[in-house]
Amino acid sequence: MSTDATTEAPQIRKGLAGVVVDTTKISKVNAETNSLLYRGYPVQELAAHCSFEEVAYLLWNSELPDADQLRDFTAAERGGRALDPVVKSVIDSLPVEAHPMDVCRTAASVIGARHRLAEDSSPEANLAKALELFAAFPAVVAYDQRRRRGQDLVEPRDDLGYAANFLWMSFGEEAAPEVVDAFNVSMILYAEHSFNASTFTARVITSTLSDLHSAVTGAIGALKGPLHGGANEAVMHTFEQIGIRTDESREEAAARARTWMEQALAEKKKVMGFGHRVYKHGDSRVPTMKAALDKMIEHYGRPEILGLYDGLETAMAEAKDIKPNLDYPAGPTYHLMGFDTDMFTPLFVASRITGWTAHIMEQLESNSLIRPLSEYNGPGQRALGR
Ligand SMILES: CC(=O)SCCNC(=O)CCNC(=O)[C@H](O)C(C)(C)COP(=O)(O)OP(=O)(O)OC[C@H]1O[C@@H](n2cnc3c(N)ncnc32)[C@H](O)[C@@H]1OP(=O)(O)O
Ligand SMILES: O=C([O-])CC(=O)C(=O)O
Repeated sequence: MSTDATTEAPQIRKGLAGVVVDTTKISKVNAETNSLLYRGYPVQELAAHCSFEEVAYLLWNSELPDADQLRDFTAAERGGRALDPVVKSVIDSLPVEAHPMDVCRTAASVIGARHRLAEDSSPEANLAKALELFAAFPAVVAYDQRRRRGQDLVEPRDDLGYAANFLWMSFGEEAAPEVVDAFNVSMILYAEHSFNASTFTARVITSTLSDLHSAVTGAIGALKGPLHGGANEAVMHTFEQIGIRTDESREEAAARARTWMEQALAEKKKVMGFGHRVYKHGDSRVPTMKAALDKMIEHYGRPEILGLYDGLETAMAEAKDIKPNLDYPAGPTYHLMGFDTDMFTPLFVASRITGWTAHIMEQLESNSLIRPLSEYNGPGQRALGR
């Protein structure tokens, strides 16, 4: 245990801030250079040139696939897209008021309990489970949104790539190529981010030699919170609270957003979608996601969204010099695509399943039970007196 030299009191790092707990070969978050590498590749380049399927393959296998590997991988992913009828009936048994993240958590758990290799944590079994979850989750998320809207399940299409099929299953119509591209970019950017809270949760669960689905189920719980993945949903609530007015100019929207932000900061509120534990000079993924948002604003003809975006960002920068994180541009992007606000974090789940499972497999390669210490500061020993 590290100690403070003068008092010998243990040095406590609340929130494990700044603590390096292990090594990883999966991704490198560099706050100084504002960069993010997946297996050595800059995430911006992956987002510009790769499909999400290729990135998933990279995260799990350390290298991008060649043409034959991609063909086999894609065939396996397309073969696993249909919603298991048992999972569907469990989802149907849940109230439509249940938060979609609770549905995701339940679905991951049910898929695990029904898995033919449930208790097998060999590398081969875990790779198969990871691929199956990756393939199955778009159906879970898309169907949950549809049932809330009183709509039926849309069957997957195996002539579409992951992103296009996800949108097809969500909305029952083929999305425009620009929309598919922006969605693909969001999936790639959300896929992996080293030892964030949900990934660390997955690694902690894995470190007890529990199974992959338990680790993913726990990770979904950790992602739900607004300080982590739940922030993309919360960003949209902020926009909704300010008020989205389609008849308003960009400048008018920006002015109202600024006023809202000044008031929120005066009241010492935390504004979701801003700030980051690791990046202090801006999130490496924001420029790429913001470019995708700009394309969606143009595609859907919604300049007032840009006004709200700019107004909040500028007012936050001026007041506190705090920059947006990935959830900030991702939230309005998903809104423009037509997703319900409470489905935004489930979209993050569908993507982050790739990163979580890569970490679960890496943890098992050189496992050590994760069990830190605490400094007791409750009452001293006392007599029960009975
Ligand atoms: C994909 C992701 O998960 S990215 C993260 C998504 N989460 C959010 O967007 C939630 C909003 N942001 C936050 O709550 C924080 O920035 C966190 C939790 C992400 C990181 O926080 P930490 O590194 O622990 O920093 P901490 O919360 O201590 O903030 C440091 C200072 O900045 C302020 N601050 C940080 N973020 C914000 C924010 N979003 N709004 C207002 N003030 C903020 C804090 O109030 C604090 O100010 P103080 O020193 O005057 O008290
Ligand atoms: O790294 C973090 O703490 C949160 C984050 O941005 C992510 O998980 O993508």
